[in-house]
Amino acid sequence: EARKSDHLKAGLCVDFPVSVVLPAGGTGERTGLQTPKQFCPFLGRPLISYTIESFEVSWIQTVVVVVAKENIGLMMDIIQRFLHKKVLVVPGGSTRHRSICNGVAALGEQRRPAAHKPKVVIIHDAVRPFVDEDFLHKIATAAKEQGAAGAIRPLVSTVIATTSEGYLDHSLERAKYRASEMPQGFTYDVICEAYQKLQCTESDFEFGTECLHLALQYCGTNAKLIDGPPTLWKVTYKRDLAAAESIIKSLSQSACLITGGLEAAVSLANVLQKAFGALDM
Ligand SMILES: Nc1ccn([C@@H]2O[C@H](COP(=O)(O)OP(=O)(O)OP(=O)(O)O)[C@@H](O)[C@H]2O)c(=O)n1
Ligand SMILES: O=P(O)(O)OC[C@@H](O)[C@@H](O)[C@@H](O)CO
Repeated sequence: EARKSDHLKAGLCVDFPVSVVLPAGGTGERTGLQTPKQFCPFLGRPLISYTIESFEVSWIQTVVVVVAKENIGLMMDIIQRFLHKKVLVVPGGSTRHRSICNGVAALGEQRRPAAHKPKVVIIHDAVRPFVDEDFLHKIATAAKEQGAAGAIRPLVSTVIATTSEGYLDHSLERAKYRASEMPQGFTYDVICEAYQKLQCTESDFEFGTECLHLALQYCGTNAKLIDGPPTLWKVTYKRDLAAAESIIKSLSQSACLITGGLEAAVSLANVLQKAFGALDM
């Protein structure tokens, strides 16, 4: 209820259809865990469920979750158990680009009425759970106007090029570069063209990691880049799981007190504050 009221307060609305593709077909090898990180539980709920919840806003019509074939049953259970609405599950591919391509294709499938075809597609890694509606709105609006839009963040480390022998070849001037993050947004036509098999090469599908590059390379669409908040980071290594757990726990510690009147609420809040050491009551 709190989220819904926030959304109403924010008054965010969009006058064109928007759908989402969440690539979630990876194995999370870099965490060193058996369970793919998008399905790792936090407070009894898989990480992907927190990400899907971020997209459960009134102006998003469909959320396509792209998972490995062997995880489709698990994903359907998660959707049912956590009451996620407007979610479509499609099988992923052997690489992130292939998974995203499958997700985009699902939005245009014949069996979906043309009226449901989106004007804008937001693409967001399923393992980036901390994305807010305001930023999604910025990306969707910019994508509608420019054809493509993407989140960026300042680089923390300097980027260097190495020689084949493992020595420094040269370093890039860090101030001139940014880290490309998610979410990204594209008009449906641009992202479809970008992944057109007649253009997008096998090397793109196999080794590429940047959808904005495909839009520029194959559609001549120069994405609008938008500075994103630090919360857009991607869960990649085991340490990121611990960080995500700590953030989710802190976000979940808020409580809503319903009492008979202000005096009773203040008194109860004082008692709870003393009992749990909660600071923001
Ligand atoms: N074949 C793939 C590979 C990745 N992804 C998704 O793309 C997002 C970002 O990719 P990454 O962080 O690299 O996830 P993994 O590939 O699972 O991680 P790793 O490289 O450590 O195995 C993740 O949500 C991941 O599930 C996908 O949909 N299909
Ligand atoms: O390479 P990975 O699959 O770990 O992560 C994908 C990232 O490259 C991607 O999310 C952003 O850089 C934006 O394109």
